[in-house]
Amino acid sequence: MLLTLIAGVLPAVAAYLGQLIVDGVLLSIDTYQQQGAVDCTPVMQLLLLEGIVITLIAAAGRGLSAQQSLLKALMGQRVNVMILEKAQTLSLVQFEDSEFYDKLTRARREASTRPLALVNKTFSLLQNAIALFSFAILLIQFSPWALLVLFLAALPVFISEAKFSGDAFQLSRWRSPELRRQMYLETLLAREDSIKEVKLFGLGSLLLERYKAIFNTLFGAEKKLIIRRDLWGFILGLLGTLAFYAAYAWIVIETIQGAITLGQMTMYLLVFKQGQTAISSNLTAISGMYEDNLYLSNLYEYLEQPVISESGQATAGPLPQDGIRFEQVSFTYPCASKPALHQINLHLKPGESLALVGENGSGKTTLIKLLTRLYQPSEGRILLDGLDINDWCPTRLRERIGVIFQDFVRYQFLVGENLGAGDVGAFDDEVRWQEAGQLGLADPFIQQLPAAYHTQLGRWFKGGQELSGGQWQKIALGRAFMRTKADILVLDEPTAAMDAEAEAQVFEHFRSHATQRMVILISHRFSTVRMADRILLLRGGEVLEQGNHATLMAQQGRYAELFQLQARGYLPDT
Ligand SMILES: Nc1ncnc2c1ncn2[C@@H]1O[C@H](COP(=O)(O)OP(=O)(O)OP(=O)(O)O)[C@@H](O)[C@H]1O
Repeated sequence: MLLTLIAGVLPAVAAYLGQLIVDGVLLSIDTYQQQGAVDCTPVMQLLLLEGIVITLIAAAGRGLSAQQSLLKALMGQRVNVMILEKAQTLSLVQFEDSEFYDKLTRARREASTRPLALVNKTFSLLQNAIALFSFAILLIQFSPWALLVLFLAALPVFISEAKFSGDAFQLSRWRSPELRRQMYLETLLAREDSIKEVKLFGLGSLLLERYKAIFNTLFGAEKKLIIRRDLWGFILGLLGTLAFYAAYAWIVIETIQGAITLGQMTMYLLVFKQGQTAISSNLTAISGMYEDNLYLSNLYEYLEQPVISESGQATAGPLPQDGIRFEQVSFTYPCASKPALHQINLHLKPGESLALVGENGSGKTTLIKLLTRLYQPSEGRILLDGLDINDWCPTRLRERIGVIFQDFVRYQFLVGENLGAGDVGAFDDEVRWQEAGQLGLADPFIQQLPAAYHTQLGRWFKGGQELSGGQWQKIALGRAFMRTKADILVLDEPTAAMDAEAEAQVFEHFRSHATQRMVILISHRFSTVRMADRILLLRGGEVLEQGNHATLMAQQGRYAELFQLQARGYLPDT
């Protein structure tokens, strides 16, 4: 604020000193011609003073720009943290909604620069306003009309700028989904996890063509706007130049007629010119602020996104030995036409293991998403220890459940931290890492890695070690074993890349380490499935058959058919 004040007032002071210098010089010329000698000290003093003022202006300018750089870092960080914190409170449903995701991307893209731009413009507006006020004090002595001309000439540019800012914002809104598509193509074309397939399938040029086509569509609209904006800016800006030369002529005539001194002429011209610059940058700042505000409205829209509050306070249920119950549970994904699950009934007691089987898309993963409260059932209810899971305190509920999804995360962290992620309380606990590694069958290969549990994984960071698919899965299983407090363990096909023997061994580990735990396993491997106490065969979101291996085989239904089919082709497992 202080620097803004200095930078605002001093230009007028410099212009006034300029007038005193020119008039002083003229006076000295006269004196010199009449007396043959003159004392230059007063003019030199004025020069020195002007030098000091100019130095102060430069110092204030530097100070302001340093402040802006610091603010940029701080504000960018603050706003990004706000966005990321908000993201933590949102539900999975919101993340899967493409319109919402657009909002998030736009907020993130602009948020670190726009709020700062707004602050900067506010300060520059203030600085220019102060400068203008001080110029006005000087200029009004010449003529109030000159002041009016100064303002009126700048107005058309302002109006056109404001209009085009609105258009630019609309354009950027319209471009948002296309830009996201472009970003996605960029990822496919330049990321290690996709480049393999892109190369081998020769997809590169096809994707690149799509990328270029999107650019061309977007560029066409942008080009039109840029040309219109600058053309109008130029035409209306001419009014300003015209006004300046009209004022110039007027001031020159007044000087010739002796109404003002040469020094005053210099000052008025300077003040008029600088005043014009100050007005036009103020008006551009105002229209820019309007544009920033439009962008910020997007950020606020995101931040004000309603949070679907996770209610529930209970930390224990009335029937601790009742386990999990699904009662007539149905679920339809938002925008889906038919239910992914239909009237599911299920009861799993502590100590029991359940295997979910069924063809692709039969609803196995969806059932787990409902159990973990990532989605709410459309009908029916899910009980844990006799209490609806919606009445459970969300933190307590999640503490009790350990899930490894088929698309588990491959954290580009240390090996140990990849295990530790399963229990935030023991994220850095090396002893626990090793226990979990052993139970997940990962320990033998971890010991072979360059820094064992301290090896960096993934290729994103220097020295990172990449693992095979099966090795990553063993790490993920180890992560599940970290959840010692969880009494419901869910494995959604995390063993698919492991050999059949390892899968059976892991399942055994889970059963033996979890005598009072409930284990839910999703697998397409019947050699493991048969070991479960209970098997649920899903088809098209409905329970087709239910029972243990022996009863289901005796039924000679679909399960028996599938089992025999696999046994024939996969003899070693049967
Ligand atoms: N996020 C989602 N939004 C909309 N529909 C979905 C979503 N996830 C899954 N579905 C649909 O719900 C149905 C059940 O999917 P689910 O992932 O539960 O199947 P699954 O039995 O786990 O299959 P797989 O054996 O292939 O893993 C499928 O028809 C699928 O297309």
